[in-house]
Amino acid sequence: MKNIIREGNPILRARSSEMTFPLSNDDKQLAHDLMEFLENSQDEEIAEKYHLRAGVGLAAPQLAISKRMTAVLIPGPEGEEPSLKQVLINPTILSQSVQVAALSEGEGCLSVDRDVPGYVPRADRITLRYFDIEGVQHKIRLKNYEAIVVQHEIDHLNGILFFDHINNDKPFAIPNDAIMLE
Ligand SMILES: O=CN(O)C[C@@H](CC1CCCC1)C(=O)N1NCCC[C@H]1C(=O)Nc1ccccn1
Ligand code: NI
Repeated sequence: MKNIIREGNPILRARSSEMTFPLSNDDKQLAHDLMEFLENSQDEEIAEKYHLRAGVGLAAPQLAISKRMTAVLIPGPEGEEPSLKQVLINPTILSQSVQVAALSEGEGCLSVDRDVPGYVPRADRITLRYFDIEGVQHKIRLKNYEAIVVQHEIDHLNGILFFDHINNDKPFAIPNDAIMLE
């Protein structure tokens, strides 16, 4: 199982480097490793065996690789296809809503071994551009939980951690028209 680095490691605070195409075999392996980790972490037996915390996203810097690649695996309803399963390379948010959303439970991070209470305000909707492992460019619109997850991952590529967005004086302060997501 890949080793996830924890806060305190300076790699988590670095801006990671753009990737170039065609991807090297190592970079293609990295894409598979990121997605494989998420799949394993969401498999109860494997997660139990390897003591994995289930995750819906993982960014290359969390494996100490400072490259602009992240995998997201957001489960769909029980027994259905995932609602989002994608390796995002050189992801860019082209535009985002003024409308703010936040997870009502706050956020955590597989690289942060502590609870940091507070709301993490993010855009409720984003237009995302990314490249897939073949180098094909995609533009997709995401909203609500999917948008939150992808923003959390892109933050990792820019050395930002979720608690950087929490208001230190008033951690549960949030715009009154913010959408609170369960
Ligand atoms: O950068 C990426 N990370 O740090 C992994 C994070 C990414 C999410 C945190 C908030 C938005 C994206 C992650 O997934 N978690 N954070 C810590 C422990 C819980 C776990 C989680 O939410 N798990 C989950 C949720 C639904 C279904 C299955 N598993
Ligand atoms: Ni994280």
